[in-house]
Amino acid sequence: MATLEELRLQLDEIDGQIVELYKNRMKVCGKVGELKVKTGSKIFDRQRERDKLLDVASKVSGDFNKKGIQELYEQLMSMSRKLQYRLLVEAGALGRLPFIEVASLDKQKARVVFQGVEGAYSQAAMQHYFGDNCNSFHVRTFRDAMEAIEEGSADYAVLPIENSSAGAVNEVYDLLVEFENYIVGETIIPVTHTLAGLPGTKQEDIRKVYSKAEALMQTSRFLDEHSSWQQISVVNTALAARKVLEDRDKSQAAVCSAYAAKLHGLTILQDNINNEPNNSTRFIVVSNQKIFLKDASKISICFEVPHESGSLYHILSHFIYNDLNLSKIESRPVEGKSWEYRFFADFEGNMADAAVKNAIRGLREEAMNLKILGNY
Ligand SMILES: O=C(O)C(=O)C[C@]1(C(=O)O)C=C[C@@H](O)C=C1
Repeated sequence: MATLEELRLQLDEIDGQIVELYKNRMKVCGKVGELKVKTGSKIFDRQRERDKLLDVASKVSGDFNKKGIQELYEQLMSMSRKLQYRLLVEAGALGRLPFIEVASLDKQKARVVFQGVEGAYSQAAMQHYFGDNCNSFHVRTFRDAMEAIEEGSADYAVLPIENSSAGAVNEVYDLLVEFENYIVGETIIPVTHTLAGLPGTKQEDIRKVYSKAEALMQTSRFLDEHSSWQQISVVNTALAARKVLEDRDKSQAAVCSAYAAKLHGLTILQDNINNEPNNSTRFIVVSNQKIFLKDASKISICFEVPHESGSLYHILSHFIYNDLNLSKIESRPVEGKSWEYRFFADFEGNMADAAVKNAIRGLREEAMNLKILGNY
């Protein structure tokens, strides 16, 4: 029987041949790429790749080897596509992405919409981004805010997209797909809930607590210590504060921000009742203009992938290969298609970067319904 050293020598020789074959294959793929650049043909040929996978599988026997050779070829063809996308960038054939670079946003003159009522966390986020005295109005729903942007009654909308403890705001993700609006900025604000009631209220008086469902969840540990309190969810935390003020009933309290409590003349009965001491929410600034700031450093996109094994893996390889740091990925069901998903990804970069253009070119060919949601 051969020794380990002898077997390894055999492997080294085979690997030397594989490396030479790989180099030759890539050289030919490069020539195919040059031809495609010249003729303006698509890099990704899904049918040719399917045929190739069937062909190589037919040349080996046994399920294990059929699967193995197919995996190997998926990788090989993915590498040759990436080489070809790079050739496209070098040939300047990527063109410009349909977004216009701007030096800054005109925050002073902007008219801004937020969802909720006076005192909402969205208002705090808006003031944090646009300044305390910005020209603003509020609407009842996230959809209303998106519509105000789309039809131009507001220049920007400020919408919550993600909370550090409760996760994504799904409706806002879905609206970003539905509307032709784009993310141009973001801001993160701490979300510190308080228990607030009418002046003179004692905690022993309380029977009912009003707040937005997410805020009740984010303060569940404190509220669970008072199991006799009935928890009632309303549209948002500022509305809860307003209700307590209007009902003039000391058996009611609201879970809301200190700002909303003050605005509605309530007294804080217990400060910072969050489960998570560092609870914060990320808000996006949305516009109907396809613009991006010169120093933008984050890109949000969404796409769908064919409902077959390995497709997400191949899509994500465009980030890895182009050295782009993927900071977040979310998925949402695609309407009308059970168990199929749309992916939302955030990655670091600016649309003027070659690596970003290269990755987007690959994604556009290989994923379905790619939408660039913004660079900010
Ligand atoms: O045949 C082509 O068009 C190629 O570019 C080569 C190749 C491959 O590596 O085999 C690469 C990309 C295409 O999606 C299909 C096949």
